[in-house]
Amino acid sequence: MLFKKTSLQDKIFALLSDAGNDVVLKKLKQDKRLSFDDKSSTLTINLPFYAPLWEAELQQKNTTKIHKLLGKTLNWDIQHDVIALQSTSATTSLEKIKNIIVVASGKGGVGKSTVSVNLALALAENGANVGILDADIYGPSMPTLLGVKDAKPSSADGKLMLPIEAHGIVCNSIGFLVAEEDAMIWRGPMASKALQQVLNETDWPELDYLIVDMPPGTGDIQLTMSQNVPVSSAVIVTTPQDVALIDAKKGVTMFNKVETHISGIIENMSLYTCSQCGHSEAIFGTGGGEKLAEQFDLPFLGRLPLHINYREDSDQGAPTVSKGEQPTLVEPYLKLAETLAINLYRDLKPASQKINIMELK
Ligand SMILES: Nc1ncnc2c1ncn2[C@@H]1O[C@H](COP(=O)(O)OP(=O)(O)OP(=O)(O)O)[C@@H](O)[C@H]1O
Repeated sequence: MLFKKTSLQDKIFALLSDAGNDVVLKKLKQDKRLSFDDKSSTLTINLPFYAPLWEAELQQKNTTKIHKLLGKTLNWDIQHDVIALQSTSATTSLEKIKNIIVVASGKGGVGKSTVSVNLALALAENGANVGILDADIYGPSMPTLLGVKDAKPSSADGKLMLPIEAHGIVCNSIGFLVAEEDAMIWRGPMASKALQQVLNETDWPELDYLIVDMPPGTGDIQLTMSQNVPVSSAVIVTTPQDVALIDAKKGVTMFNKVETHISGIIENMSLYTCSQCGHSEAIFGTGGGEKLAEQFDLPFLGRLPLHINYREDSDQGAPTVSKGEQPTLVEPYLKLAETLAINLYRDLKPASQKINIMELK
């Protein structure tokens, strides 16, 4: 009887374990993103996401084990190439965008714009090319949050707008184009058209992720908008309060209705930490986001503290993640960005066919 000889590469792959329950590692193996070169003793991993913490833990957990097996030092070669997942668009201005992620909330004031901008910056900090689209027609805040209030997008060809660059990401916003009081009175079709325009008529560079800060609420406008943006996935921001949770449920229902994949729930303003004495208190309660995630069988992506500096940094146009001064406020975002990027790869199929944006009548 013939036995198949297990190669050294197979033995190494069998030994590997990651920080989670190895689901991601299994998928990477299936997708043939791992290879081992005997001669140079190099394990090459081609990652379709950026996840510095996950990568560090992978190396820390496995280096000694593999070293023992090989009897010599193991070299790691980790490469990155973010892939387009599930739905993506084929319109000229959007074909350079690999993944569109919408950030939504059922209710206003839960920190959706603050989360959008810091999440975008954290994805970029981890290594990705990131853009942000401010679709919050009724209260565009990106120009202020990114400290580019007076900027106006220019155009090289007279057709497409060049997005504004700030803190290492690119951005376009309704707020750059119209006065706030004009945007406030827009009704459904006008609002949707304005979003389509700012999305489609921007000369976006090659982007791994475009974060879309949606208007708050889950009415017809949001529904039409989410139907007309070629979204890979949505994340829902909530606070732990009961009222915010009730509205967040509507958000989940809305995305389910339009069959948009939901990556999970983010709980913002979770725990208040006093900047003077460091004492922490759960002003709005605890565990609400997790309960919501459980109820809808969705991943809970992470919890962000309630801290005065998030607001002050935003008001100064230098979001907390871009400042990078306070690890306790920056790290939750870096972790959140990497969890999101890993989960997207884990849960979604690569975009096999391109999807066109529907024209609004
Ligand atoms: N974790 C946090 N800690 C402290 N302040 C926060 C936090 N998150 C957001 N804020 C502040 O709360 C206010 C509302 O946040 P933001 O504008 O991001 O909410 P929103 O949900 O986008 O609101 P809107 O419905 O108006 O679009 C802002 O002043 C912001 O700086």
